[in-house]
Amino acid sequence: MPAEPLSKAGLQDVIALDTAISYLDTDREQILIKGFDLIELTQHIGYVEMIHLLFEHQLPNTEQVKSLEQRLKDQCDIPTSLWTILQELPQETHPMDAQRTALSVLAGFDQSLHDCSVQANTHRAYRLLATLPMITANSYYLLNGKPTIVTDSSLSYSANFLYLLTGRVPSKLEERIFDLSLLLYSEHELPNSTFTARVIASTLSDMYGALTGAVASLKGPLHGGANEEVMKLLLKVNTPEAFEELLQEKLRQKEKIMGFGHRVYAKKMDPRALIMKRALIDLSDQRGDDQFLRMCEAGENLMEREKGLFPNLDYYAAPVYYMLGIPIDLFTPIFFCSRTVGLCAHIIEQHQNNRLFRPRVQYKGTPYQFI
Ligand SMILES: CC(=O)SCCNC(=O)CCNC(=O)[C@H](O)C(C)(C)COP(=O)(O)OP(=O)(O)OC[C@H]1O[C@@H](n2cnc3c(N)ncnc32)[C@H](O)[C@@H]1OP(=O)(O)O
Ligand SMILES: O=C([O-])CC(=O)C(=O)O
Repeated sequence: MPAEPLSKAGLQDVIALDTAISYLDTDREQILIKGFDLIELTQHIGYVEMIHLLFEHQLPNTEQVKSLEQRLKDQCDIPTSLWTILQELPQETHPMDAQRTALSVLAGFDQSLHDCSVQANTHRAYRLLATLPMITANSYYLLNGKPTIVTDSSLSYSANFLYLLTGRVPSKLEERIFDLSLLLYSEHELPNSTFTARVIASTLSDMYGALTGAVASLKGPLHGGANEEVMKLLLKVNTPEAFEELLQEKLRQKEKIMGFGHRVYAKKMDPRALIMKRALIDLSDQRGDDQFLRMCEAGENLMEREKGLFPNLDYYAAPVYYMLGIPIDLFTPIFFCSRTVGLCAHIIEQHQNNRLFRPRVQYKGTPYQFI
């Protein structure tokens, strides 16, 4: 009988660390965050409440939400030289790479960079959440030779973020749907980017470095980059039948279809995708335009039939963002902005109870050779 391999490709099902932040309980079909099920939370809270939950370890009351909204408005000052640096980037730079550069640059402006205490880390995490929407939107405008935009402090965190991305004050429905997407993306246990951030943090490197690594990880199409790829696919054709044919052809070519499958959910539906699908239905109803909805449903049915695979969150987030008027290049940067709260919570936890990550390998190379 062949021996069991010691290593597991892609670390599938390997328990890498202990955490009190979140857990994907696939038996109970729950995404537990600080003991609450994310799907249930979507009925009761918005993204700002999630920030409070992850950093203060409890759900906020109304006063605390108001004061957090205010804090995020008050702390959104950005060093002017950051804009100068971003302006120098070649026009072809993807906004994810601009975001990565920006995070890296911000380290130099932090006077207490090497203080990895919970207090210092939490303080800088709040600042990052306050500034990232403006940095993300304006780096896109700078790359495209467009004038930058300033925050509208009369708006809520999510409404202002969407306003920065589109240049238009959103309707209540648009604000609610965008906020919901941020909430759904906010935290998801130990995906590649979160693991990357924790591995970097485990050397006692700073939060900016850990986040910079996480942006690079999240950019990949097998991870966060999938939402942009889904939209590009949807825009190739304009009927459900043509979309089915396009996916069939890709399957025949043994290509992966972005927006389907998930390491943890595997052949089950990502529960967040159902909530995003509902948001797409609401948006389609309100606009009287269900073209993307019908195409997505056709793709979903085909993938279940042909491969037994289900959509992940990126599949339905893509048409929702497109219908909200957000440029495609900003889809993955938005995912990163919303995930920043979860990433920072993990970096804080890693620094608080640290042990260096340093695994071993199963050597498959040439055995020892005499010279
Ligand atoms: C919010 C997020 O970041 S969620 C992830 C977003 N990423 C995507 O949507 C990219 C598309 N999906 C994928 O590439 C994968 O499903 C992943 C990377 C998410 C998970 O991958 P893994 O757990 O490593 O599964 P793996 O890639 O080994 O696939 C297992 C089998 O399912 C197939 N499969 C998995 N996903 C897909 C897909 N999207 N399209 C077609 N086939 C797929 C594989 O071809 C493979 O088939 P085989 O056993 O016949 O070779
Ligand atoms: O959990 C993962 O592997 C990918 C991810 O970030 C998500 O699904 O939100």
